Amino acid sequence: MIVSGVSHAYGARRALETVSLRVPRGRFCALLGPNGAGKSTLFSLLTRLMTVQAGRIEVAGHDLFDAPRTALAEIGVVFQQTTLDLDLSVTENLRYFAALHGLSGREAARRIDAALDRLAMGERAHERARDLNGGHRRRAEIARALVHGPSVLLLDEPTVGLDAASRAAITAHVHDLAGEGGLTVLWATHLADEVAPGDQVVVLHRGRVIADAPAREIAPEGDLAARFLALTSEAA
Ligand SMILES: Nc1ncnc2c1ncn2[C@@H]1O[C@H](COP(=O)(O)OP(=O)(O)OP(=O)(O)O)[C@@H](O)[C@H]1O
Repeated sequence: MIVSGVSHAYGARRALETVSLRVPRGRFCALLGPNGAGKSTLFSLLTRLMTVQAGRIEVAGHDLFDAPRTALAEIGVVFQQTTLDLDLSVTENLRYFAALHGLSGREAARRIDAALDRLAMGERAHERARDLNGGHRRRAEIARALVHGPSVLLLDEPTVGLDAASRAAITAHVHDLAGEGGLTVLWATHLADEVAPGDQVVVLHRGRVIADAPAREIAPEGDLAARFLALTSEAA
């Protein structure tokens, strides 16, 4: 996925300033930024909720502006706010989403089973979303984002509100989806402990990229949280 020279303003308020980043296929990239850094704005542009004002975005080789349908078909997204229908079962939620993508019958069932297995949610397939804890709801949402077979997965602060154990489990699952699973992952967060030493880290601060390197290069001593704090206060 390639973002090049993307800027965005809400009226006079500049939220992104010539942001460029490149996430190679199969890589886990943490978009690390404090509140207000511009993470959600970038996600809205990547998912075409908003139109790019300046710069360009390429997803799995497809330009988001010139070939929006093909590019968007390659994206799975998990937004900050949960969007499950709580009265439906996990499978029904995924089936509804599959239908939106033109998938039905055996093909949909096969993909739903595979997606739930990838998140270790197979046993909860028939539970009502309302009866799941926060961590399992999030895992159901991540599985749903995979049903149409995207190659890029975007997650906007996916662990907000979860307890430490659920947070660790989801972080580990999504790292596996990159790596072995071959998915390209962009994971927005302000929590440095969700980042593994080999991950690519893009630090976004006040709408600008102020660092882009593997975590172990940004924080050779291993304390990414302290380095992140230092970087964002230096740039303040
Ligand atoms: N709809 C909007 N209208 C005006 N300004 C906005 C709007 N949405 C965001 N902003 C501003 O743009 C900047 C970036 O916000 P954004 O929500 O993208 O940051 P963020 O990194 O996702 O923060 P958070 O973690 O709090 O969601 C902030 O200064 C914010 O106040």
